[in-house]
Amino acid sequence: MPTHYDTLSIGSGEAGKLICWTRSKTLGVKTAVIEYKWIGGSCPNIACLPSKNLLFSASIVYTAQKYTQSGLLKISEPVEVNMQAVRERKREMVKGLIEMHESVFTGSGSELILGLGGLVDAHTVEVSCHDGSTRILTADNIVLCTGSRALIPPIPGLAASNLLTHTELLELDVVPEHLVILGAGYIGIEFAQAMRRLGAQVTVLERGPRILKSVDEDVTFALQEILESEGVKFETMIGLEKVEGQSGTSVTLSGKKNGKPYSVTASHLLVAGGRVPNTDHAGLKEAGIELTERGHVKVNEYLQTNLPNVFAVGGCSGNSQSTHMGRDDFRIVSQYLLKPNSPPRSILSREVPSTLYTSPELAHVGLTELAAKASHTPYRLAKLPMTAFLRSRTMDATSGFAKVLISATDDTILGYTVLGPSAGEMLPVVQLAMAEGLSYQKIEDLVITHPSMNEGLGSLFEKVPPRE
Ligand SMILES: Cc1cc2nc3c(=O)[nH]c(=O)nc-3n(C[C@H](O)[C@H](O)[C@H](O)COP(=O)(O)OP(=O)(O)OC[C@H]3O[C@@H](n4cnc5c(N)ncnc54)[C@H](O)[C@@H]3O)c2cc1C
Ligand SMILES: NC(=O)c1ccc[n+]([C@@H]2O[C@H](COP(=O)([O-])OP(=O)(O)OC[C@H]3O[C@@H](n4cnc5c(N)ncnc54)[C@H](O)[C@@H]3O)[C@@H](O)[C@H]2O)c1
Repeated sequence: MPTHYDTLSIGSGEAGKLICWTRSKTLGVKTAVIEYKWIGGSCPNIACLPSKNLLFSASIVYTAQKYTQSGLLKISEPVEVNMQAVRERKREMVKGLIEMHESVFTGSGSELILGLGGLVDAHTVEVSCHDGSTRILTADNIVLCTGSRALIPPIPGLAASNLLTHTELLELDVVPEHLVILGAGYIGIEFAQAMRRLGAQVTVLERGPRILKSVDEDVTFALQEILESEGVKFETMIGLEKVEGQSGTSVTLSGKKNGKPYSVTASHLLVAGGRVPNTDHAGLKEAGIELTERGHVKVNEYLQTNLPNVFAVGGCSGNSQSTHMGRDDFRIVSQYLLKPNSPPRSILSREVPSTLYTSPELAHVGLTELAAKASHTPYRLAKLPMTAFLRSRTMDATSGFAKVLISATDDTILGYTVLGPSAGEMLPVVQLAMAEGLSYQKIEDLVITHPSMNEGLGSLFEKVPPRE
């Protein structure tokens, strides 16, 4: 006999686990999360948190070396990195996060089933359990939270090159002599700085004309300059044609740069060229779930699939590419399930903030100038160099700037970007003003403690040109 549940999640990513935990804990209903490999999903195991852990280890090494050279620290031996200890620190953190997840499962009453889940029909899931058994489960609601994986571009020789994705890179116990990174997106850029600071020679190959293509050009230009000053090498307009050799020993990538022959040989290769949704293996098509051309699950504004009791959240639906947006997906689905006739939230018009965790951080919310121009939205622009954020001077971290786009017709904030220390922590005050439709003067009027990074907001808003 199948076991019946109120809600089942295939995959234990952010939204799926939170939906099940919350329904079991607050409504006392029976839920279960089916997880094939990573308890709690990618974020705590192989993505956000381990990569930030690596960046932090790298920042310690970088800071120690920088201040030994400046004479502030007197260390008689050269500062060298112990990569096994770097990995161990990361592994310990991950272990603690898994224990935390297991205890939340126990505390919430939601069941964790270890195995591969496959959708059979709108109400049935078959699980090939890790203990060798097969279980048939039925549910009123099913959540697809299967995430995404690294895209391996179809370049001859690439798939057979023993390449690293983020998962394998985070398990390295040696510093690569020379790491070549395919892709200058979020993953490529964060790992480029981390591995450079840990001592690797780093070359980033990007097929487009610049790094982080959705970010304004003045911002990416400044960020690239900072990373280049630390020794990261960028090659843009690269059309790769073949890969020879093996990552781990010697690997050569060749093709064209601006139409001319180009090749690079390195000891290791990291592929960070985008993501593909995990929607090709969980019986979705066979069960009648509609997919988009790019393989994402098709959903409506409440993340509902074409089967009304089946929802798709996180990366598998293509609507959220970050853990915090996954958390918002959880709120949308949870609230929809409670109030299907008047759902309070949807994916329409929600803010999508982002932070890139390099040093300095790059944080953004709302419209970029690129997007404002593309949508013909009139705006007023204010920019302030990081040197004017006095706190940055106390930390030798004066590279970067902040910029804000203010509506041309009223005083509301359209967009905000900061490249500077703790930039991610500087988003929420502006986000709140944006969400509430407040004028920028409301922030300018605040008494903000000195010398905090947010103190600079007053000076930034002072530079907003008057309305015409
Ligand atoms: C290197 C890296 C760094 C990142 N850094 C950040 C960051 O700093 N901040 C941020 O907000 N976002 C970051 N992200 C993005 C973030 O990790 C994801 O958006 C987030 O994990 C949400 O993913 P998800 O819930 O869609 O899926 P996932 O977290 O990937 O969870 C899906 C789970 O489903 C399981 N699964 C798949 N199919 C099945 C099946 N059939 N049966 C059972 N289980 C299955 C998988 O094993 C996996 O555990 C980063 C991503 C990467 C790769
Ligand atoms: N701090 C964060 O929030 C954070 C950190 C890491 C990852 N993430 C998330 O993970 C997701 C995936 O990141 P990603 O960096 O893999 O993908 P991406 O799509 O952001 O960037 C991939 C880059 O690789 C380039 N590329 C693709 N194929 C190429 C090729 N053949 N040759 C050269 N360049 C090529 C693309 O032009 C693009 O610039 C992002 O959506 C991001 O939101 C978030």
